[in-house]
Amino acid sequence: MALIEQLELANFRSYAAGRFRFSSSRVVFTGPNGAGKTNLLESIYFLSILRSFRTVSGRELVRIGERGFELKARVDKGAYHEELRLAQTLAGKRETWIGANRIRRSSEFIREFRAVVFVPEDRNISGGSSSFRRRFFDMMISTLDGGYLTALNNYYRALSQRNRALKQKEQAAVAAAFEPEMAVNAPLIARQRRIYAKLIEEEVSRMLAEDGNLEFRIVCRTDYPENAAEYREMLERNRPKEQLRSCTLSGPQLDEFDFLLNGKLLRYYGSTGQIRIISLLLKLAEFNLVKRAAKEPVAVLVDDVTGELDELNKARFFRTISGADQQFFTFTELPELEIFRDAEEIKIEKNKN
Ligand SMILES: Nc1ncnc2c1ncn2[C@@H]1O[C@H](COP(=O)(O)OP(=O)(O)OP(=O)(O)O)[C@@H](O)[C@H]1O
Repeated sequence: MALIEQLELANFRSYAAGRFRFSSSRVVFTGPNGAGKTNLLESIYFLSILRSFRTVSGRELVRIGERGFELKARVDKGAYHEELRLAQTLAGKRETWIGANRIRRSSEFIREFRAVVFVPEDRNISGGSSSFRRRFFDMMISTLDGGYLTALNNYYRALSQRNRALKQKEQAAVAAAFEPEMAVNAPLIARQRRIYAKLIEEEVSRMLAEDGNLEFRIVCRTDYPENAAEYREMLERNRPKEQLRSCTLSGPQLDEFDFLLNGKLLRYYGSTGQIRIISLLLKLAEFNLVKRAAKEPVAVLVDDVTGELDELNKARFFRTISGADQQFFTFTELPELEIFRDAEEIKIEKNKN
């Protein structure tokens, strides 16, 4: 049975117009490189959480030369069907509907289904810069906690406005005006990141225990006080120095998550294979947490990631994600694997959309 039964796109990425019907819980998009397979996963992800897994701004999602995009999906909710619809302009203005009802709060719209995405860039979570680790936690926590998403959006909006004001000498008072918003949200963000880091650490450790005797730990490093009053004092104290440097020098935007394997920092001492496997386990841990905690159905979106895995991890990957309510895969060709025997293949042709 399909969770998402129909998907429609207008002026989204490479699609001027596209309509897809799904009748299976396991769907595979096949087609040549650049055909538009990942764009489809991205549209499903966007419908689930109103964010992309590839871009921050959202402008790139609009088909080049167009002024906005529209997405529509029909979701099977068991006893009834729901139609989700959203329209977003190049400037980022967005409208959302569930059925005929206009939904004004993002948190209300994103309650319909959850999505966990697996992409080749996931290996950067263990091996890349700290921004990949923050993004990993932010995407996961936002999927489970609408309050976190709101805190994150409010914090980053205030931070970017404060940074703009810090660049101009005479605008110290303007910079100061954004500090209360940052001081309220930064401690909330830090607290949730710490809680979820612990949950992920436990989940990865449990999976690693199947492989032998590897100890995995996550250490969260922040450089600021975790209560609003002290945070505000810190911003006030740092403001003259930060005016000279034209940006805010501490806060959640600089948090680091150290991943330790047998006590050694993975990104410095891990082998390529260890970095790849821990990244995979982190994502599987995310899936397990979302599956356990979310009240809504969960979709898994897999962008051609299994090629790099050995047989043991490939089996673990497919076993774990088979717990999802619907799975979408992209491959250039349908793999000759048992699990794809009953899958629904949808061929995407280049230049046809
Ligand atoms: N905003 C946009 N407007 C028009 N075309 C776009 C836009 N963004 C991306 N594209 C086009 O979409 C195509 C990429 O689509 P996508 O990433 O879905 O490919 P894919 O089928 O997953 O390919 P691969 O197998 O190489 O990963 C490219 O041809 C790119 O030029």
